Amino acid sequence: MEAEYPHHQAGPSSSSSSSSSTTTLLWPCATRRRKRSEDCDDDLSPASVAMDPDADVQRAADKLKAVGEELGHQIRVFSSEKFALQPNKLPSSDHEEDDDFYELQPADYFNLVSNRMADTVPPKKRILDTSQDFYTAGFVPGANIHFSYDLPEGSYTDELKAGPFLREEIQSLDGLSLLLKPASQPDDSRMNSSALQSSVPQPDPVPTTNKKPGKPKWLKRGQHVNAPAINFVYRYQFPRQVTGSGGSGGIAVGGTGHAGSRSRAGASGDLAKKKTFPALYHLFDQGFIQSGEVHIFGYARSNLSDDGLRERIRGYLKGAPEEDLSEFLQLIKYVSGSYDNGDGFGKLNKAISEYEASSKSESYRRLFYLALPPSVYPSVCKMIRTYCMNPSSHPGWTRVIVEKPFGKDLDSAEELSAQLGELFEEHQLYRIDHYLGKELVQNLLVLRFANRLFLPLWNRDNIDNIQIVFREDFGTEGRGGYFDQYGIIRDIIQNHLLQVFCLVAMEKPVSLKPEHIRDEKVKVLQSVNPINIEEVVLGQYDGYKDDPTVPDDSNTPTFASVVLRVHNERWEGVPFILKAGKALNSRKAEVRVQFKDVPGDIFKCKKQGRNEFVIRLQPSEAMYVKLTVKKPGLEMATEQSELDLSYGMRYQNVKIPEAYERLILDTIRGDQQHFVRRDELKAAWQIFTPLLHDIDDGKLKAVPYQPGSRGPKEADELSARVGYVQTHGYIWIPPTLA
Ligand SMILES: NC(=O)C1=CN([C@@H]2O[C@H](COP(=O)(O)OP(=O)(O)OC[C@H]3O[C@@H](n4cnc5c(N)ncnc54)[C@H](OP(=O)(O)O)[C@@H]3O)[C@@H](O)[C@H]2O)C=CC1
Ligand SMILES: O=C1O[C@H](COP(=O)(O)O)[C@@H](O)[C@H](O)[C@H]1O
Repeated sequence: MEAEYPHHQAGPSSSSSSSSSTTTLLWPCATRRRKRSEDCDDDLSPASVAMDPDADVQRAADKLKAVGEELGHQIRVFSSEKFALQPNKLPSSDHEEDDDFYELQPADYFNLVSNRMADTVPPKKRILDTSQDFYTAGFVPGANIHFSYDLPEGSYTDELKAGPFLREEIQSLDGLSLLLKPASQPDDSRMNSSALQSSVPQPDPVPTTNKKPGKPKWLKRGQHVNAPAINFVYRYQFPRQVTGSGGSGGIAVGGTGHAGSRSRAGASGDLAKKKTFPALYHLFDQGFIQSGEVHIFGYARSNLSDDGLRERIRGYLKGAPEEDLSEFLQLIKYVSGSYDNGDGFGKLNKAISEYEASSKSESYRRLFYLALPPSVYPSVCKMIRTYCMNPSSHPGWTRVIVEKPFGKDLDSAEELSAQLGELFEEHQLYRIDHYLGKELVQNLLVLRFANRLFLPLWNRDNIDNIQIVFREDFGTEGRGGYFDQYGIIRDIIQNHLLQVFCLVAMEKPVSLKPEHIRDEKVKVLQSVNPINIEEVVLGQYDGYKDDPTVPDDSNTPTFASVVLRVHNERWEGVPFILKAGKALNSRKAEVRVQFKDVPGDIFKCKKQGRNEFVIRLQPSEAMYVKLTVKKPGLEMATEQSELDLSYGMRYQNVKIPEAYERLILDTIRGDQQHFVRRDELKAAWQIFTPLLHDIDDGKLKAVPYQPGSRGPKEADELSARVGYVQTHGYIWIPPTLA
């Protein structure tokens, strides 16, 4: 969008809780953007700036100096000064700023001087891709969004005056409404306000959804540069409803987050309290879940009051503003009952129905999240089907999220699928794998198929081996009883790592439709050869069996390295090493694509290591390419360095959402792309079931390893045997600003 509409910028959005500040931001074309906030004691409002810009610049400089000293590094703001000399000139779209300083953006500056956390003030956004809708562009429903763009003087045709300008697909968003007429005065002191007043087209005060936008013909690449400009600002309200309009949603979460009387301290309701409720809170906080539109019901056997559950959840939302938190907690009710008889589910249905009736909504949407042990899925699903479905008298839907593990092997998974399949259609079932909600996992398809760079390289001709690695630096910690029945292959490899494998190895889908993507995943899974047990290493950390819930003779692996081989034209001969372990020396998950050696290597770079493309899924999300470069200096020597895209550096101020947040939102929107389809699940179990049965039968033994180590040395030996060359003397250090 920048190239085509270079000054078209969207201002920050505000959630419901901060709607009082919605009149404050005006971001015109120039780099001089100002923000006034009710809770900021430094008045940086356009008005005050306009009155004495020099004093303001000085004041800002003083502030920056102080902040720079506090942070311990130099900070430079690319201020409007160089443009202020040429009042009506704008930076060209291909303008490149030098990057040897951290560019402190006005939003950062505001955060710093107002002592607010970076993520409490949403960053400004420049929409680069106008085919995106607001959700994709990352805006918050309910937000007021300020658009600004510049018109060259003398170009105010009738067509332009017929604004407001907004792309048709954006205007067609349900409920999008124009709030205000354009800014009555410019927020940039360089502008002549009377000229602006007279030339601003008056927008239609009614919602603009049916209006054809006038597309300014002069807005072509390059034409804007150096054009005298007048700034136009429109404010729109982004619709709050998450799906459709006029509906109400109920989200029922199984599991209480209750440690109570259970003997496995810390294990009970683990997922609900640590992930599900916090994810719901974050969705609420960002405006995706609204009071009056969504209600949340906790359901489990434990005897709890509404307040009892709320207090428990509160403990996992430390740091949330009290006002927001109280409002969120009031959305939650608790219903107690068993998982296999109708009394409890009848009560749950009554509670949901009462809420729906009181909301007077046109459509009812019921989402059930089974944060429960898989053993109770069939009975719970049956109860939901019998007692809790969305009444047919109302439009809407019923959807069910089921957690992994989906079965223990091929047969049990198929049995579970058949049981659930009798109760729900595939489109109602959301088999969640939270790795599919991680930012860098979601990036894999974009990376592979939107970059010409990778297309010719991504195959057996260039790639020697690929590792997909998960490491945790803690053990099973109170989940030993659960874990011992499953082991690391069922807990991590068969689902999380295999999903990542699919995205790395699959062919290009026909389109981004969920079914097209999932079709390709199934195909690549079906192309995996049977696992060769010579290419498997299992480990168990010393001390694992000290957990009283773990049998003394357990052979359950807490570590495994498994080589997958794909029998197709692209990957024949390339080993995919899937490795996962608990109680290791670090916590990280990554994909490591190692390229082949350079043929006819005149620099002898082989000694220093191969090219590797590493996608760090977590923590410190990043992508980096290990390269051999000339060592700077007089000598012709080479060394390993890297091209590094570290998200913390590149996307400062962008809060990466939690996987569960995204996936719950996807479910509400009905998008199954990041969920596991039944045939995908079957193909995944087909790969691992023979190996799992061998382990269960004791034919393969787990070798002991020290907690805090890299895992069994046999795993490194296996990697080396299948072709991985470890780079010695090189370590990637996530960059920091300091
Ligand atoms: N915890 C995690 O990090 C992750 C968990 N998962 C999956 O999410 C689901 C829930 O996990 P988690 O929260 O750890 O599970 P828990 O063992 O903590 O159980 C959740 C709730 O289920 C009820 N419950 C526990 N045991 C039984 C039982 N034997 N029979 C009937 N009800 C029982 C308890 O509520 P009450 O007694 O009040 O009825 C408990 O609060 C599981 O499928 C798990 O595999 C997936 C990814 C990560
Ligand atoms: O599904 C699971 O995932 C977690 C690890 O999740 P992450 O998002 O922190 O990487 C793991 O600890 C747990 O054993 C497993 O069940």
